[in-house]
Amino acid sequence: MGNRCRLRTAICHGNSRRCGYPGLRAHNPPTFPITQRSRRTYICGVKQPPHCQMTTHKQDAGAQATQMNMLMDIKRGRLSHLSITRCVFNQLLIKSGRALKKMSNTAVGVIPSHVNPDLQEERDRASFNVTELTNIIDGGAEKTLLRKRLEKLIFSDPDFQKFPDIQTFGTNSEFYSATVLKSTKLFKLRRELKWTDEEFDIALRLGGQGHALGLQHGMFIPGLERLATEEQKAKWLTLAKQYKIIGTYAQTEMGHGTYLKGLETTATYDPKTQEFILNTPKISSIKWWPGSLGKSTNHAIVLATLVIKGKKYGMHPFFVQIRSMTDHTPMTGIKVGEIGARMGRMTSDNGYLILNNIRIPRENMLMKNAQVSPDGSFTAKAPNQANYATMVMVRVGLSYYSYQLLSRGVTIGVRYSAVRRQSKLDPKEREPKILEYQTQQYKLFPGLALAYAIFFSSRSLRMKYMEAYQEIKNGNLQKLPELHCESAGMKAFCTDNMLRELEIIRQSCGGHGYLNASGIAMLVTIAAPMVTVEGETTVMYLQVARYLVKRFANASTGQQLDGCTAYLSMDHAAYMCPLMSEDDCRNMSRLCDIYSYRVYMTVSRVAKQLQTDIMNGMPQHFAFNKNLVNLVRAAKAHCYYSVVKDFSKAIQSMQASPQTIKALKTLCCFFAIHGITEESGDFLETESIGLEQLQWIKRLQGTLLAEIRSDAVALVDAFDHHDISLSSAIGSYDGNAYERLFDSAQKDPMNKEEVHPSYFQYLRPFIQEMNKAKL
Ligand SMILES: CCCCCCCCCCCCCCCCCCCCCC(=O)SCCNC(=O)CCNC(=O)[C@H](O)C(C)(C)COP(=O)(O)OP(=O)(O)OC[C@H]1O[C@@H](n2cnc3c(N)ncnc32)[C@H](O)[C@@H]1OP(=O)(O)O
Ligand SMILES: Cc1cc2nc3c(=O)[nH]c(=O)nc-3n(C[C@H](O)[C@H](O)[C@H](O)COP(=O)(O)OP(=O)(O)OC[C@H]3O[C@@H](n4cnc5c(N)ncnc54)[C@H](O)[C@@H]3O)c2cc1C
Repeated sequence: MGNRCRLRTAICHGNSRRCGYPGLRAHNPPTFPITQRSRRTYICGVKQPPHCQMTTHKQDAGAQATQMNMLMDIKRGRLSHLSITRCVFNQLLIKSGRALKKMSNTAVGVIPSHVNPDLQEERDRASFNVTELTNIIDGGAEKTLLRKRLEKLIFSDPDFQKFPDIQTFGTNSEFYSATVLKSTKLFKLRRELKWTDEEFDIALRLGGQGHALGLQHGMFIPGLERLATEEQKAKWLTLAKQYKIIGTYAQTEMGHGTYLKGLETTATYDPKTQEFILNTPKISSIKWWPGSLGKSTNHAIVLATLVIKGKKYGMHPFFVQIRSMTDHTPMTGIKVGEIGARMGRMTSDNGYLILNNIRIPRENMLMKNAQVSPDGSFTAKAPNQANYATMVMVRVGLSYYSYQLLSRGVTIGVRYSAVRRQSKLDPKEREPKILEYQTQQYKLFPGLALAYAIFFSSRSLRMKYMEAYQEIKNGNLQKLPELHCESAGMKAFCTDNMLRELEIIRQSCGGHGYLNASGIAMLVTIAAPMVTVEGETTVMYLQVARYLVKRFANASTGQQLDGCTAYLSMDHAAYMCPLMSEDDCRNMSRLCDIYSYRVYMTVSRVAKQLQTDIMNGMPQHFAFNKNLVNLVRAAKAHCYYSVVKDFSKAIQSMQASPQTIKALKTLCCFFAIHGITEESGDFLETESIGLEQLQWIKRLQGTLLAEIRSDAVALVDAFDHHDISLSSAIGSYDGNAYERLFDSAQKDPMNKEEVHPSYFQYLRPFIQEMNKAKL
């Protein structure tokens, strides 16, 4: 018998004669068949194999004492993950029912009712009033109360309580069902309780990850509001708002998502019958991706190229019934279904749609921006880009959604880092919280600062959007180009950086960050498509760059610019880096000047290069393509500057206690200087700063990490995410990460049966075969 086998015999079987361990078969044949289902002992609700049921009385008492000590350590939050694993292992030695009962009730699988002292310690040291900051984020103390009232109402529903487990362990189909249930429940509550739009928005956000019918409020209703005539709204918008019809926004095709002029779905007008005939004539024209289309919706706004008498009139929206209102089967001529499993959980049933000579009445073209008369004459009432209005709205929404996802992620990362202890800093001291390591702070705090930056900046964008939308609704399109630039830029900046930071935070959680139960892994997969949907990041940055180059050209002719590009018409000739000492690096106004100069230089250089290339005879499209990377660089610089400016302005105008302002100022300064260190090459190359200033900035970065560290838990607590919204075993408010991890593992369906069917099907025959084999 090899050493390993001997050890196993000693550990698992003590002086037992009945060894069922197959590895010992040659020397100690089992005295019961391998399939025998003998009496089982339960530890923490987990069935234990029969061979672990034998220990001597002596072992029993010793193990009991050890476990009681461990138990006290767990309670005090002193046990490492490894020790708990050992503790679980120790339990396997115990046979005594009494000892087992004690263990199962106290040590493992039971989540303590108190907050982990390591987390409490962090809360006790906060320099500011967390509730005050929560109120600021919610928009006032009364709004916090409103949110909490809705949380209480929604999360007391057992179906919502089950949601995190389904999210962690369910199949895609189960998860989809759960999200349909969640959406329909919220829709019903909205009607029954006559929620205002604001209340409903809060309710939707609480359930954050996954709304099967999200597109109803995300794009279908907004699409009808923006693209339909008053008459059409009276007919369909009311039905949609009452949930009598469920819809989606079907624009993207297999072959084209970005290039809308390339859409191949056609809506051909037939003046004889006064109908449009909709077709997806080629494989590349199949509608592909629309959310809620796969299984949920019965109607869709279908975007198609309008064709009248053989002439194409660009992309226009059409109202199409796709499934029967009685049995939900596809309408004649329609083929519709799910596009297949995706990365992570299926938060929505994304679908495909094939239209084969579908006839719809002329009145089903959504005609707010363009009309087709019965005889087939076409009248445009607004530029074709007016049909992009729904996308602009969603881009604004996704900027804010980035805050929601990132603030959840960083809550998990920071809380976990405050309860996780690993390695040694001072060899004489206890293992420190991993939050003490400067490198850990460097992984977490850029995400923390970004979450706040995105919050304030997306709030400012939303206000600008509301203002501009009112004007656009009244036919004044003057603000549209700037709104397009800002919404495209913010959508790209927020989703792109949010995803990057979430992945860094996930890695900062070590191995547990890879578990679905951590909540952070799931957030990364939910965040991943956000950089693609509603305008892919690069494509959106290029729209910003296009606007910047145009505005730069205007400024070059002496035009005084306003709005988000005002800095392009300022006189930068006498620029000198405004940082004269290390202390200046905390001055937000000076940091903003540095950012503004960096963008100005980046935009002017690429604009001048474009001009040179074109003047040298290069075709315009070629010159653009040759400079795309620098155009994106200019757009990113513009967006970073805008966000730094918005964050700083929001703090300046904030009514709050000096302590809260101080904590936010530190974070804002960190956000600004982190951006400089990350892109120091650009800042140096444009001479926005010099080498000495960069050294000051880097030194300050270290100082700020330490300053933020002491308030880190308070800063994430201020987001005030409910544990059910977080769905995280390691980031819950009480910080009982290990107990929750273990508890979560017990719920895994794989643990429902002691022996998995695959054992009988494959493993047992294999082992038996191996045991019979000669060699
Ligand atoms: C839902 C959440 C909301 C919250 C709800 C409730 C909240 C509760 C929270 C609960 C959880 C929710 C989570 C969300 C889940 C995710 C859902 C994801 C759904 C995703 C749905 C989709 O994914 S849906 C498809 C999106 N699909 C695109 O996004 C196509 C991109 N592609 C283009 O957008 C154009 O194709 C592109 C490139 C611009 C070129 O446009 P183009 O073809 O016209 O060509 P050009 O570039 O030549 O532009 C010509 C001129 O138009 C100007 N211009 C261009 N766009 C303009 C515009 N929008 N407005 C004004 N002007 C515009 C431009 O600036 C030029 O102006 P100029 O000539 O003066 O320079
Ligand atoms: C989860 C999810 C949900 C979605 N929901 C919907 C929905 O409800 N309704 C709907 O209609 N659509 C939906 N979509 C589709 C989505 O809007 C598109 O996928 C998105 O607009 C990107 O388009 P694309 O897939 O064609 O990417 P592509 O344009 O093919 O992008 C591929 C690459 O090409 C590059 N590229 C493309 N064009 C240019 C250019 N001009 N210059 C430089 N680089 C370029 C991009 O930068 C990218 O790197 C959804 C997609 C996802 C993933």
